[in-house]
Amino acid sequence: MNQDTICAIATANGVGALGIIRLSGVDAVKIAQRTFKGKNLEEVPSHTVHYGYIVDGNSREARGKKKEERTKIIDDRPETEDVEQFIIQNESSVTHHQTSNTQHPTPNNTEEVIDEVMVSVFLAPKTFTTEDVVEISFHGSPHIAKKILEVLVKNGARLAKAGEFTMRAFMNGRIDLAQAESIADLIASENEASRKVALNQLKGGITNEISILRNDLLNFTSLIELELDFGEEDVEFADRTAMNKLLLNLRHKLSALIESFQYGNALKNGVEVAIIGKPNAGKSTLLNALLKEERAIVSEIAGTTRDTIEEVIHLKGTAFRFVDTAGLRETTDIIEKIGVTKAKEKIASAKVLLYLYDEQDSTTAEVIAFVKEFHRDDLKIVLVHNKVDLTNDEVPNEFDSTLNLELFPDYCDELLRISARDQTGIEAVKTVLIDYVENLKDQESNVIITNQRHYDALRKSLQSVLQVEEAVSSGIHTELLAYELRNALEQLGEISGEFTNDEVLGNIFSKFCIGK
Ligand SMILES: Nc1nc2c(c(=O)[nH]1)N(C=O)[C@@H](CNc1ccc(C(=O)N[C@@H](CCC(=O)O)C(=O)O)cc1)CN2
Ligand SMILES: Nc1nc2c(ncn2[C@@H]2O[C@H](COP(=O)(O)OP(=O)(O)OP(=O)(O)O)[C@@H](O)[C@H]2O)c(=O)[nH]1
Repeated sequence: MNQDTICAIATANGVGALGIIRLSGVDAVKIAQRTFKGKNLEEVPSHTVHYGYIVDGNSREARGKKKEERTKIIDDRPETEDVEQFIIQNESSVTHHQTSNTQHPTPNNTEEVIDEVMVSVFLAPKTFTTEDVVEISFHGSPHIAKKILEVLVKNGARLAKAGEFTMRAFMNGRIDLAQAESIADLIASENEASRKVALNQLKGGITNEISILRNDLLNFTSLIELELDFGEEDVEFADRTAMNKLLLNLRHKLSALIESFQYGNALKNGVEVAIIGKPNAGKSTLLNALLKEERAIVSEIAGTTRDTIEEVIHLKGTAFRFVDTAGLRETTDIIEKIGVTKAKEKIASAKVLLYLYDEQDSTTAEVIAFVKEFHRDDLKIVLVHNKVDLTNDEVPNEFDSTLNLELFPDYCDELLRISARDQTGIEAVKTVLIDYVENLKDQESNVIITNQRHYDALRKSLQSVLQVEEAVSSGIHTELLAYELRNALEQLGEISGEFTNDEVLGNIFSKFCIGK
């Protein structure tokens, strides 16, 4: 059990109407009481809110006094006549307060009033951390926050590390690791999709799924132990059919969870879409049309876009991260060259590629060559024929207008005709993107994996299950089986935090914000 009482601001940095400072630990109430003028917090029931003042007993005036006296001020605070007097005055309810304007604290000359506050008391074990928790709700000035924190630290609390409140909730067993992680995801959620999936995880979605899988594995382990115990006597006690069924079931469930990560990752982190094409193809114009605002610089000079530009648009609850890249061509301009390298990097990390071309300036061969060079299994390439408004004016020189998808049946399944300038066909581009995400959703699992750590652990677990299947079908090797079974179990246990180490935990919680 942790003996430290920790404190931190729970609200955002900067000015707000109100701010909340949270304390958690065995001495939370005692420390809060030392700084509070109002009801005696050590006597109030759990889950109650109290009006009063935060005071600094060791203020400028107090500093003039002798050390012993100063200590006494702090230690004896709840008993000082002054505070008792104040408590009596304040026995009335908060509503009563609003009608009477006589309720000012009468700090003695050793105290400085820092702020008028509301203090909430939550007593262990039914609290966020399972420890005693006190929340101080103050006027949301960062300066006041700093002063209150200073007083709390002076009275025995210490500043919390990033994620330490949630870490305590985990360490004390109120939530598992996946739930703790979902809290960070909830805080970071920017749209409906990511909020819902994080909330489901907080409510135990993954936790339950993992415990079902673990049970299946444990059941299998008991069956196999039977088989091993009696194996030498040449009697097959274990029910082979039941064993195979369990393994098959495990493999299915694990695979479904693993597959859900593509969708989960799109929900949580958005989908990266690279807009690629030769200089002047109209990439910046398309990005602007998608964003409906002038973000990228549009110009007639080829090579205007030298760096990559990223913009996010939300479609049907999913964030699409667009990158407008430097036009792809061989170039002598060193800066533009860097841009081209970056464009290639962007293609490497993108999930969707919008390849823009313009009949006036492209050949079928170029488009085909491009698609052939950059296609990947996990990349959706969408051909976007831009500047269709021009096609009537001039007969395209080398461009073969028979360019169609049949030319690359395996690589690319979408060809759109648009005019970025006139904003025609833009909706079709958006529809293609939305459909891309909808198709990812097409999976069996009712829980969606959004976390890379969980994804990695599930894949390792599946790997071990496959090894177990292999070992069972090719004759059982006891040691290998035991090893792989333990592996599969431990990988699942890592998701819930049952098996884990300080490094992993430190890594997870350090990414939280301070005060969470
Ligand atoms: N003021 C305030 N608002 C807040 C939080 C907080 O800590 N303080 N939260 C912090 O993230 C979130 C709410 N999450 C919470 C989760 C669990 C418990 C809790 O006390 N659980 C106990 C008792 C439940 C009960 O009373 O039935 C438990 O599970 O044992 C509290 C807050 C969002 N809003
Ligand atoms: N007629 C017509 N012109 C367009 C269309 N889209 C873009 N243009 C024009 O084509 C030129 C180049 O557009 P940009 O959007 O800057 O092209 P880019 O692909 O970003 O060019 P780089 O930054 O050089 O790679 C500009 O003059 C645009 O107005 C279109 O649909 N029709």
